[in-house]
Amino acid sequence: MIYTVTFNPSVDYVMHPTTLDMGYTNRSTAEEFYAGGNGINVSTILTELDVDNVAMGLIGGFTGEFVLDTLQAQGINTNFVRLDKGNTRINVKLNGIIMTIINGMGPNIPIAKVDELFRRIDRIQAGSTLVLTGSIPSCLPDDMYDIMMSRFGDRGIRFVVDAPGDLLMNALAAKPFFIKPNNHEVGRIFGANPETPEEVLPYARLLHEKGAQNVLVSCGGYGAALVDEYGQEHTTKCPPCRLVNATGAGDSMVAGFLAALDRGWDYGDALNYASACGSATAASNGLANRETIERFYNSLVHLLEDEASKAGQDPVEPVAHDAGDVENASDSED
Ligand SMILES: O=P(O)(O)OC[C@@]1(O)O[C@H](CO)[C@@H](O)[C@@H]1O
Repeated sequence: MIYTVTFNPSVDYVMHPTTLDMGYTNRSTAEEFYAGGNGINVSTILTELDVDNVAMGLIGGFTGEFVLDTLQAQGINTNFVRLDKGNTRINVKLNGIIMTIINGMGPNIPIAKVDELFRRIDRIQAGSTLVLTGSIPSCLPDDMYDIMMSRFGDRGIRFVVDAPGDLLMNALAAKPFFIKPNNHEVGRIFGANPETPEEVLPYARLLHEKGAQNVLVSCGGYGAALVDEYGQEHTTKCPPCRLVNATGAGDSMVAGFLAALDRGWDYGDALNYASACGSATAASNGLANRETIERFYNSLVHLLEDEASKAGQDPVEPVAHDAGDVENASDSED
């Protein structure tokens, strides 16, 4: 069973303004509301792909009720600790010609509620996977993932960590099963500017040597790279797509990688599937559905097959062949 933890969930309020003139009233041409937060996004895609999972975390107020109702309507298993005071935050995403994000701070979280969450995590069985992803609210210690991996580390649980900067680096000593920074985060950690999968591989290897078993680095429209638990290096491309929405693309990659491993796929195929999931979300309004993911995966496999046959290498075996038309490679992620 996979458990995701979201300390600071959100209502993602997506607006589509055609202008953004500072100091003036701007108008949106459409709005959407989604249940958001990194762990919640991972759970949403896992559920879409029929992988058993439970979304855990802390939730509060009327916005928290919206998040819970939305998840339950989507058939996602939830186990959230309710806060007595405060509202789950609203994160504003301005999509369209202007991609701008304003994320809320979130409610104050009393330590007693964190203890309650930990008591629930205590009941997770050995062999489970715990996905720790997203920022930690400023009212909580910023080495929270480190604290959790120390506390739950001897339970036979696999940890997945997708977090920025120190939060990620602090977690490496506990040897997480899988981490997924993007090329910009890796660049900030090492004071470099890697863009392509080939350029990030040396830094992925450094993170692997520091303790992470599988290091997947997403590189936006260039694709992604993986150093797997055996030290093998893999790279993949991004299926061609037109960017509609960057929110949740990275979380979709985390979910795609875990879903592929859950199906027993090898690491190279799991990397391809992760890339397809990220691109499928980047090309969708909200998170991708299963049909879009499978279409993007088949499109990617065809692309890799073409490249392999031009280079005289062994072709990549696709799962199915129903690729539709997709246009213009472009991607970035939240
Ligand atoms: O403020 P954080 O926790 O860094 O990021 C939260 C967030 O931007 O990340 C998700 C996309 O990955 C969104 O659903 C959500 O609004």
